[in-house]
Amino acid sequence: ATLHHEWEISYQFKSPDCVRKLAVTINGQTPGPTIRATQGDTVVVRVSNSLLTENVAIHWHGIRQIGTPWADGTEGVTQCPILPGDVFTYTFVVDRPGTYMYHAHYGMQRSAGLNGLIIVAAAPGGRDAEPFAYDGEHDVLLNDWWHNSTYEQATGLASVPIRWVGEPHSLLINGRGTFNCSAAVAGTCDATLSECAAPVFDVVPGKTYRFRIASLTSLSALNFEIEGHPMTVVEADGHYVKPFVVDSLSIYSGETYSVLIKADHQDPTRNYWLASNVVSRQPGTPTGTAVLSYLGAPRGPPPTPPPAGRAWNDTMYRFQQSVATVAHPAHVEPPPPRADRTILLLNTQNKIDGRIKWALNNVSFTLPHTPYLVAMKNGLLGAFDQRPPPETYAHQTYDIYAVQKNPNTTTSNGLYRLRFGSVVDVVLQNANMLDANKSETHPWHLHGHDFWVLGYGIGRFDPAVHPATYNLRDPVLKNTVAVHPYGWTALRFKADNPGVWAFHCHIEAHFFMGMGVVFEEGIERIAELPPEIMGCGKTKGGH
Ligand SMILES: O=C1O[C@H]([C@@H](O)CO)C(O)=C1O
Repeated sequence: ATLHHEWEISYQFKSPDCVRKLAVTINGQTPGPTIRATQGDTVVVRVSNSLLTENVAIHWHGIRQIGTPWADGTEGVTQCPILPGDVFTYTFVVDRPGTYMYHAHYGMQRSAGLNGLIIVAAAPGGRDAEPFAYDGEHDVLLNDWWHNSTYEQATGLASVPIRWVGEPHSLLINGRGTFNCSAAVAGTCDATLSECAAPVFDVVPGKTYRFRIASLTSLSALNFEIEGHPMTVVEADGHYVKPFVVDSLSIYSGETYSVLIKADHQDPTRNYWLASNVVSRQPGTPTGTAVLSYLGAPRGPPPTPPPAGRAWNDTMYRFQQSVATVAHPAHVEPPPPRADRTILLLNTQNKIDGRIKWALNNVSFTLPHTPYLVAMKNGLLGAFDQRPPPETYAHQTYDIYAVQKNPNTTTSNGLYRLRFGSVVDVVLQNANMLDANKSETHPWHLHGHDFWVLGYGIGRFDPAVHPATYNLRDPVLKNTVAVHPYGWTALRFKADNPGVWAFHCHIEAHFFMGMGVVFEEGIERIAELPPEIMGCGKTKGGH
């Protein structure tokens, strides 16, 4: 089937956590409407930009855009931005079942509220039928939220000295959160608004529920828990996983999971909390809450305080979940046995001209405003740096535990050209930041592909040793993966989707500060580009 959506993007006053703020909305909503489709459907979204003075672009996160590389919605990579007053139609096929998301992909606009879920059901009777059963489903979109604007955030990040975005003011569950009104500017906060009332998820005692849990946080790694209800993880980023049980789920920005819970608590006469807590950074934000409401129990908040989550610095708990996430035995798609090319990417925080940046192999990424897709297809040389970025770094000697000033850091908008059909390994190596004893978690997201997650480690990656430990038997396919503090993560993908694809840290501030790269493959196989993606930079003529 072909599913048509009409979306108008506009600013509206919203109070997701009871504090009034301008938000970028879809048809007046944030989060936007959930797109529900069946595997094989074509989704058509006609986007009208009514933002008056701000461009927009929308990325369909986890949708590979096979044959439609111009619909990936990544400003500067696959399209020119949609201008105020303009209309742009995204058309793409949802070829796999699972839990996906969409969000703005222009500057730091995602943080302003333009986000939502895409839920794709398996084709009935197909080979991708779900290897698990449940009685009902609930969808949970997790976010973090600030009261200052994305412009303040972006300007602060580019200032000398940096004004870091800081910890979020609140954590949202399906667009609702809690802020203590006594700490808000007078007249901006109203705790009685239904708009910020905790979401309620109804369950019938004895039944099994699938919770789809997706995170589009700007910054925060989260620990998600349903009080007193162990969760069986069954899906990650649209792929079925070998079921495993957790008391609380670690989820990074850009990831989705499905978990099964049984509404079989020994006390079904009360309600329970859904709780989202910041981990991996020292928290400064109250718990995000929602209510699991047992049929027959009195409505209203549970009698217990909301769970506080795991210790924020319990890295091993999170690491173990990463390692436990492997393909479902009946849905293993084995990776190619070896790579044609291996790119080692050292993740560092660096200073350039006094500004704090993030860099890969000492190159901090800058986004060109002539989309690569058009520039490369149409031979617009000069639209970006033609020199390829480095394939590796001094991996034998680089001390990942030390503060390294890396004085030779440069900025570049060069990209990696991949041989069409080749198998590419990327090893992401984390390191110490510019502050002593500090290394953060980075969720890396690849556009246009899923990758096999071959291995994780804590410490320095050794190309002579660690590849022998890769899981080539049943690695999970994902589109977003964590690199843990001082750790490394190895992934493999096939460069078989003609287009130009961003690969970046999904922390909004970090991509803005240069934490990304771009891959091109098979550009020559793309027949013709739709003219609607053009009209900016060197694509508008007159150059
Ligand atoms: O990129 C970042 O900058 C800050 C800090 O290092 C400088 O204020 C932080 O925690 C980041 O993740």
